[in-house]
Amino acid sequence: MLESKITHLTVCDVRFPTSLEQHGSDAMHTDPDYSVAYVVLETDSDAALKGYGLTFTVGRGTEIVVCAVKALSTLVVGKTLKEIIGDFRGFYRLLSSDGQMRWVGPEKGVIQLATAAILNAVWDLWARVEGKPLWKLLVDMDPAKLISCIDFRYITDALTEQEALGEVIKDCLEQMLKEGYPAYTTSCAWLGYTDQQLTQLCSEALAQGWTKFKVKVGADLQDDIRRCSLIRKLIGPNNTLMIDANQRWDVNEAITWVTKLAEFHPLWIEEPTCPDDVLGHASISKALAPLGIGVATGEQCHNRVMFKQFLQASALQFVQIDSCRVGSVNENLAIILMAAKFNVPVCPHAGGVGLCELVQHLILFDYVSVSASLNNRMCEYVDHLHEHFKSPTIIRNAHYIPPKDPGYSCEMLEESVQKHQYPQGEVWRAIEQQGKQ
Ligand SMILES: C[C@H](O)[C@@H](O)[C@@H](O)[C@H](O)C(=O)O
Ligand SMILES: [Mg+2]
Repeated sequence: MLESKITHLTVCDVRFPTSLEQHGSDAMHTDPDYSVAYVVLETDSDAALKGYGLTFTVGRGTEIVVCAVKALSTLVVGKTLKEIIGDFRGFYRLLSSDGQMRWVGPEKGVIQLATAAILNAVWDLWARVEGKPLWKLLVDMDPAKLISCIDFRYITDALTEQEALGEVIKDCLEQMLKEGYPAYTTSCAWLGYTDQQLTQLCSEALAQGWTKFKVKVGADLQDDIRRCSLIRKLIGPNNTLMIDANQRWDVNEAITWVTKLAEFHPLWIEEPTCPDDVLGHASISKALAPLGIGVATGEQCHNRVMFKQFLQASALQFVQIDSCRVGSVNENLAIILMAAKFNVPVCPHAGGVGLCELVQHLILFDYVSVSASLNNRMCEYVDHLHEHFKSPTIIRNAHYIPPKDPGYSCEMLEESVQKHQYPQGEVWRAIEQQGKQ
């Protein structure tokens, strides 16, 4: 089936009206409608083999990503899977460095999100052909082959191919299969939730066995103090608290503000300032270290070069890879291996729609084949929209249970795609009707 040729690429704008109930709200994204540009690769295989991929967005603008996917599609359609994986590094570069389209990037912004959607679908296709979940495909792969999927351009000053090879181990599968990978929840404390909602959701989460919680901060200091105090009381001194400002502050403001929240003992402050400000993050890291608070970032860190600089400058203490922000598995492998070399834990960003389904594969690979450690490591989980996927994530006792179905877990239910297509799906037509009344 490796000979299968990709004959067609379709891409849809699929949106969920999460802003109606303030799900996903933070100090900068006050009304997100969790959305995806959803890609399906069709092949000429007899088995009607398809590859499914997506990239995550928060509503308006998804149509621009769809447009970028269409522009890149000519580079994919007509290729066989064998050709692609025979030189995955070359194919990655074809997509990320096309001589004309790179001008609208390069390797950042909308074109990078579009690259992720397409490459996620290619990896899904490959895993399906091998009959394995993506994490297992990665774990079983010959390390040299794995490394050959990575584009090392611009990062060899931090990680050479030889060093990367040395970071790949083979270990630790048993524990994962038994217990799964530890998760934390962000579902209790979106910024737009009331104290009452926060209390109820947090109590329910505790009863379900959650021990690590993330709270949105950054809009109003007094609100943050009240909410952090409330949640710390609910979860007690021994459970873990993280705070997330979604880029709201200037550098000095971040230091002052977080210092005022230090009494609640957050493990990290996430995205304190502009996601591109490497040196700003370094200053914040340095100032907060004596308080025992680390800096986490990555969900809007657009490529491996940015992560390289963050690591080189000791500007973060937690690497938050994202399955859609950078160039798919290829680029995330580079980031995971750089993090290993710099000895910084990877704690993926997830949530949204489909991000948990995707990134669980990457963190399983990280544990089994790279870090072999759970120290200060956990993967985000958000309890929304999983019902729209054919192979939704399985959480047991606040752990991700390794997926078993072949592929990258992001195939959506046909009916969900139809109903939520923007703007013509029935969900959006109904919302428009209500608006008109
Ligand atoms: C708009 C989104 O919900 C973000 O708030 C979310 O991704 C968040 O930063 C997170 O860390 O989960
Ligand atoms: Mg965040």
